[in-house]
Amino acid sequence: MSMIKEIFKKINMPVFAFNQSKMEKDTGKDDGTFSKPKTTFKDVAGLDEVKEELFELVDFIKNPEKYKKMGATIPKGVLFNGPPGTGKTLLAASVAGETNSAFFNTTGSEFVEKYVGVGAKRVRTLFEKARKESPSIIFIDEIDAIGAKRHLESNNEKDQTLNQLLVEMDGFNKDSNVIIIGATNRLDLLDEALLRPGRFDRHIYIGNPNCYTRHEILKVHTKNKPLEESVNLEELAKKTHGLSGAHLSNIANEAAIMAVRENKSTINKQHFDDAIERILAGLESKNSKLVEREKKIVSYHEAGHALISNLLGINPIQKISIVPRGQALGYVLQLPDEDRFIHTKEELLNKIKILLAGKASEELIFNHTSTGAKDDLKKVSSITDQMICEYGMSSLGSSTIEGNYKNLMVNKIQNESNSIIKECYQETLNLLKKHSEELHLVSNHLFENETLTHDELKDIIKRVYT
Ligand SMILES: Nc1ncnc2c1ncn2[C@@H]1O[C@H](COP(=O)(O)OP(=O)(O)OP(=O)(O)O)[C@@H](O)[C@H]1O
Ligand SMILES: [Zn+2]
Repeated sequence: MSMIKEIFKKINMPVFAFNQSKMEKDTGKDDGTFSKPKTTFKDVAGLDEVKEELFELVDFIKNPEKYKKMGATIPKGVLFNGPPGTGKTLLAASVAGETNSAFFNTTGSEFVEKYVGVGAKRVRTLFEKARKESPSIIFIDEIDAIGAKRHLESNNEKDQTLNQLLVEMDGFNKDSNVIIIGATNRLDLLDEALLRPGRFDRHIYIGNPNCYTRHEILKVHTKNKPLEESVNLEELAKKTHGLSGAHLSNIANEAAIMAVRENKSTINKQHFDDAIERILAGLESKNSKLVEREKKIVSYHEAGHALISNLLGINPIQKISIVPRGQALGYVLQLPDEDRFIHTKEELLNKIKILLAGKASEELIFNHTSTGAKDDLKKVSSITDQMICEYGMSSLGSSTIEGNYKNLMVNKIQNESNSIIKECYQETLNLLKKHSEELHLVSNHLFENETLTHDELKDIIKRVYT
């Protein structure tokens, strides 16, 4: 190595900054490394139905001729879907172990690169290598990193990488005997193209283990550990509700470390109990403070919607909830009082106030607003747009504004919209201030019980006035 290169290396600078292939090596792990795992299905505890499904895949890989003779197509892609730490990697490795295949263990993010074409090239290299070593299993953990829906944001590099993956999956030589296993806990994010027949058309859900499976997992992870008789794995399984296989494996390891620390020759019940406590405490301290605060904010947000809706007397509330559902952290269920298509200006303004009340309530109590009001604000904009451009309910006059004319007027429309929203927001804020006692009560009820019905809301409000 030349002196210059040596110096550059020491100060950690890329020497050939303009040479792409060199950069590639510097930024990613060596593509195309593989292993021949010794792991088999015996190492995976529980998950019997999953293993049964995978047995077929194993048979495909071991006896491709048998299936080809029957004209059956060999599956190319299997998708594992489920929360982290539930054994997805372990299962993929054991499929490789069962079939003595080359195991290419990768993560979606390894293919995500700044430079256009680099990710795609990596995919191509990986598949080339896998074909050469076949039978092979390519495992791509967190496949959503490359496989997310393409229309969300146009990203040239990402699109090219995903396209390359699709091309490789389609172009599999029928004789190549390469299976690709993807894993994700966000199936909803994946581009439909990936899920089409002939690609990842088999989906296997792998959830957190139940009590029986937790027992089995604990057995696997204590197999080579000297346990005292006081240790009852079945009891430990009962105590670890909600934990994943990865957590249980950690607990077994942690217990062993504690025994070593105490110079004991065996692991006892106390070691396990302490280990469980440690893992559980770690989970709680990581989440509970944040969750608590978030829950408080959502409570005030939803209480604001509910209270203003009640005060303005339109659309009676059916139920409010702060139990997250889908993307929404909380929601208010409203019954439309009648099916009507005609709204007066006043009604539309009231609707806007109800929508703004979530944000206003947050501002009133916490002096700032969260991102939770995004959807509300979108709806508000669409109402003001209709009021101004379709119903002529603004100072811009009573003619409809559309097409080219609308483009020309865009600034004026924006100003008008802003002033409607500003006025509504101020009124909502004032109303909430005036009724802050109810706001606190409704919010507290939500925080404690997580839901609130129409009758309960009425009761709370009545209490304030009697
Ligand atoms: N069913 C199981 N049987 C035995 N061990 C398990 C099981 N599930 C999880 N484990 C243990 O948890 C560890 C982590 O599991 P693994 O890496 O396979 O999870 P994963 O689902 O791939 O998680 P991630 O999505 O976070 O990568 C494994 O190495 C293993 O020790
Ligand atoms: Zn809201």
